[in-house]
Amino acid sequence: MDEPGVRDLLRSVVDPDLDDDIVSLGLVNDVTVREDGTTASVSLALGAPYSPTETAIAEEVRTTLTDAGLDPELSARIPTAVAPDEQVLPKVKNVIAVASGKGGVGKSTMAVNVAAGLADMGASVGLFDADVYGPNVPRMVGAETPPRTDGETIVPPEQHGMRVMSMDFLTGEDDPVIWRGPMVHKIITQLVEDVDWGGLDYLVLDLPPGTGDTQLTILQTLPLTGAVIVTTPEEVALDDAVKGLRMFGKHDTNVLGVAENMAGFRCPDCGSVHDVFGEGGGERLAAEHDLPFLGGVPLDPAVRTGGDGGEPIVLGEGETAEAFAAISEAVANNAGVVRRRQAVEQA
Ligand SMILES: Nc1ncnc2c1ncn2[C@@H]1O[C@H](COP(=O)(O)OP(=O)(O)OP(=O)(O)O)[C@@H](O)[C@H]1O
Repeated sequence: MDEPGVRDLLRSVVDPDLDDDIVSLGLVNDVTVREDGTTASVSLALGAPYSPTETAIAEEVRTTLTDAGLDPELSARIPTAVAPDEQVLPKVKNVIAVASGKGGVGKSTMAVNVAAGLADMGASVGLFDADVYGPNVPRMVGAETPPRTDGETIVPPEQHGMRVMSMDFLTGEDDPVIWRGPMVHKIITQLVEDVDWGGLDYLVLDLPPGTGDTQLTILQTLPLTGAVIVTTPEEVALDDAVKGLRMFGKHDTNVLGVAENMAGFRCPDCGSVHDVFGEGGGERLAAEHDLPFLGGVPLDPAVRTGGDGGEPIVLGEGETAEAFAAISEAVANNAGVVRRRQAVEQA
């Protein structure tokens, strides 16, 4: 079979989110068939490694080629017009910011568990605690070893399969620091650029709550795939979440979706979930703004003990762990939609 033949075959593979076949969409970058006609190398424009949707697309491509008697060799790459030496973080495929309008809604908890969930799916993951005003990620993942410096770069410690970097490593826990805008800008850019992240599928950022300087710096400096907005179900938190959404809108940042935390209380005695803050607020917010709803996690004492003990609950068993795992999958899937749309626009 020749290359046009392979392309024709691949017209049977449909992208479930972009609603067309991968060839018409321009998601097949390259096809090479070896001279003896047995091996087909196909480069696909897929950008969210280990996401269930993209894994399924790749699997369908593989089966289609195998059924036609070909030996498939697949690779994935989102074409970009920017040269690698002009890119910020060229070895990082996706930067995902976790944001909230209001403090204390569980944004860090969500960032940590989504990152750990992605790592658990098999992805290489970095977790950057950009919450300069209250860095608590190291405790939540049990990262006690400070980073090493290796000449010019900072080598982040690895914990639960994630490379972790935090302001907390630089300031110390009992060392209150008052950060002003320009300092925040400097430290964030330095931390991101001077850290040796290696190749990453996902770099998850825990932003400080609200819509201040740090958030703006990050939106302006880093190539974000998109943001995850965390909210609790009650009205006050939702109003603040809307402010966060506006900020991302103004900066043309994709919002990967809304995740609801403390959606009900999981009673440790009876095991069932009771409604505390009202029901379905996050889902309504997502619907009103035409955004994906990523899922909800109940208020569960095990989440806090996991956080305090440095063991993200997503890595454990049970329904709350599964809820976080489902959100991680939805985040990866929606990052994939953003990346494939970018590829379609380039094609
Ligand atoms: N679903 C949950 N069930 C039980 N406890 C939770 C849950 N989510 C978060 N917590 C706990 O609530 C506290 C605040 O969570 P977290 O630090 O993640 O919030 P935050 O929004 O990042 O806060 P900040 O505004 O300080 O950055 C932590 O002690 C955490 O363990």
